[in-house]
Amino acid sequence: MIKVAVCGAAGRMGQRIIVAAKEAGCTVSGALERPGHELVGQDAGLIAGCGALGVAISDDLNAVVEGCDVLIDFTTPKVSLKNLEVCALKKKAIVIGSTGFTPEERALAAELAKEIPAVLAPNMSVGVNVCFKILKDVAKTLGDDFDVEIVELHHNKKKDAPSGTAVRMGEVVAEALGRDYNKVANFHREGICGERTREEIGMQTVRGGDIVGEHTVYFIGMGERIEISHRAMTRDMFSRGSVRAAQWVVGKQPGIYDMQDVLGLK
Ligand SMILES: NC(=O)c1ccc[n+]([C@@H]2O[C@H](COP(=O)([O-])OP(=O)(O)OC[C@H]3O[C@@H](n4cnc5c(N)ncnc54)[C@H](O)[C@@H]3O)[C@@H](O)[C@H]2O)c1
Ligand SMILES: O=C(O)C1=N[C@H](C(=O)O)CCC1
Repeated sequence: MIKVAVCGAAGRMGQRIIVAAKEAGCTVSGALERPGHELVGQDAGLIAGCGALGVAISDDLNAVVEGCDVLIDFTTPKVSLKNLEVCALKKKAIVIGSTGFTPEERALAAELAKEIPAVLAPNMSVGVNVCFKILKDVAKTLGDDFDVEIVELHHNKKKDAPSGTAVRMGEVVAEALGRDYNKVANFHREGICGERTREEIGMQTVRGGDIVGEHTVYFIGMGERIEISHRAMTRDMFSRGSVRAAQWVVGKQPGIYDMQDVLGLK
C-alpha cells in the first residue's frame, strides 16, 4: 500500500484527490496547505468529506514529504517547483497537476526530475489523453489545408489562461504540422488585425460560473469542419487519474513522465 501525501489539500482538486486516494486503498500519509491557511490543523479527511483520516492538514513541507512515498501536488507552478526540489532532495516521487508553467519553468522541472521519477501532466483524465492521441493523427492527416482554432471554457476561479490542456493540445497539433507552438499560437484578435495566417493556431479562453473544463479543437476547411471536443462533468477523473499516476510512478526510473506514459498511450 503506497503512502500518498497531497499538496493543496484544502483546494478544489486536493479535496477530491484525498477522497480518490482513500477509495483506491492508498494510505493518505500527509496533507499540505500554505502557511497561514485557516484549515491547517484540521483533519484532512473531514475537510474532504470522506470521514476522519487522523491526518492533520500541515504546513510543514519537509515533514510531509519525509513521511510519504509520493507527493501529489495541485497548486501553482511556483509551489510545485519548490515541492519538486524538496522531493528531489528526499528521493521521493511526485505527481504534479498544476498548470500555467512557463517554458522556462517546465525546463527547470525537467532538470529537477533527473533525480526522481515525476509525472507532470496538465490533464489527468483518460478522455483528454485519448484526445491528445487523436489530435496528432487528425492534424497529420488534414495537413495545412485546415485552419486550427482551440477554445477552452473553465470556471471563474481559474487563475491561468489558456488552460494547460489547451496549451498541450496546441503543442500536439503544432508538432504534428511541423510548426513551433510558441511562434504560431495567437491569443488575441482585436480591431483591424488582418486576415488569418495559414499557420496560426487561435487560442480562445472563456471563463464563467462553475464550468469544470471543456476543450474543443476546430479543424476548419473550405466547406467542412471537424470539431474534437472533451467535456468534464466532475473533477473526479482528474483526481482518480492523479492517484493512478501516483501508484504508477513509485519505483520508476528518475525522469519526467506524462499521463500518456501512465496510460500506455505512447
Ligand atoms: N492536471 C489536471 O488534471 C488538473 C485538473 C484540475 C486542475 N488542475 C490544476 O491544478 C491546480 C489547482 O487547481 P484547484 O482548482 O484545485 O485550485 P485551488 O485554488 O482550489 O487549490 C489550490 C490549493 O493550493 C493551496 N496552496 C497554495 N500555496 C500552497 C503552498 N505553498 N503549499 C501548499 N498548498 C498551497 C491553496 O491554498 C489552495 O487550497 C491549478 O493549476 C489547476 O489548473 C489540473
Ligand atoms: O480547473 C482547472 O483549473 C483545470 N485545469 C486544468 C487545465 O488547465 O488544463 C485541467 C482542467 C481543469
